Amino acid sequence: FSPEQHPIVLQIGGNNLNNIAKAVELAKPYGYDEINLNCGCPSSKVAGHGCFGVRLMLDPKFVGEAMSVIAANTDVPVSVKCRIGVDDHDSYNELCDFVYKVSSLSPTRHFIIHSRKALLNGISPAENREIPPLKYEYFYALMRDFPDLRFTINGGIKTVDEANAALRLGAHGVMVGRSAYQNPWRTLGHVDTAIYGAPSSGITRRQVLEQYQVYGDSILGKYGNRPSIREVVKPLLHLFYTDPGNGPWKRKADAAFQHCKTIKSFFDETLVAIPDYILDAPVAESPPGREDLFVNTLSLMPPPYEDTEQKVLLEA
Ligand SMILES: Cc1cc2nc3c(=O)[nH]c(=O)nc-3n(C[C@H](O)[C@H](O)[C@H](O)COP(=O)(O)O)c2cc1C
Repeated sequence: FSPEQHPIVLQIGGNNLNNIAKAVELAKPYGYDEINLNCGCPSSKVAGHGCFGVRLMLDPKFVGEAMSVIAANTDVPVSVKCRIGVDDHDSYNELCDFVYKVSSLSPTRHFIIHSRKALLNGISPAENREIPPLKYEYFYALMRDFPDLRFTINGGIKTVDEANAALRLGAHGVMVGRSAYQNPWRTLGHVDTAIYGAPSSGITRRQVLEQYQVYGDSILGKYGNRPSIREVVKPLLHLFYTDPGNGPWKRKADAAFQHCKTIKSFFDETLVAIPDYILDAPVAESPPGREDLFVNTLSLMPPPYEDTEQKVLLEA
């Protein structure tokens, strides 16, 4: 990966310690900055048949072992991405038991918490990102009860204002999923200034795409016929979300995928659909965040996790 792409985290999934060790070994030459274990995916493809993903939350001892195996095979930090519970295993104490066991049995110090539980009753992965309610109070209670660990908040955060509000309440980090993917220009265009305090670069989408073209053409077909034009362009497909020209651009893109051989020719053929004033505009005002997102969070926090620690140790 080029320097601009760092820091970059590899996420792995699995339920076999040997295979997990092999995956970490294979990843070494790529120079990832962190290795993360997926304990949050509810898809029946991975969670079904007792496989991996969020089902692993039901077996914290295994996750502790897996994290130790990962840590033993890498020099970079390790982390766990999980939910706040699974089905009726959704009490705050069970979540704490998971975090406590995994962090006691392994060098894991960083947890990324998708702050809703997962339902394994056959609803789709998309429904599993909407139906179970968000409980940010569990996230902030974890911070209170495990002050030596780092927690990154995830789930339903859409703007830099909301990310900043989460950071002000003490979150170590904020993970933004769908909003960054579905509306990248407005969601991510402000991150450097609004979160990291960098001076505004005034960069436009035309400039972003010029740089992306150089990168895209340098990696196209690097591994046989992968990545394809479609795979390289996919992260850009929502760059003009709700802007004039977006619909025609997508239609041109569909046609161009069929015959273009380079990212340059793809852009030459399709970007004519986007008006110049859109391509040359710097990122506009950040959309306002929902001020009430965390409003009741602190008052709803569950009682502290304390006395059960001994019990967990005895059961281990
Ligand atoms: C299309 C799609 C693919 C995802 N794939 C993964 C994945 O491979 N690993 C993971 O930990 N989470 C994955 N997620 C979940 C997100 O990381 C995140 O936890 C979830 O979308 C909630 O955050 P959000 O409300 O900001 O979108 C995926 C989400 C979407 C929409």
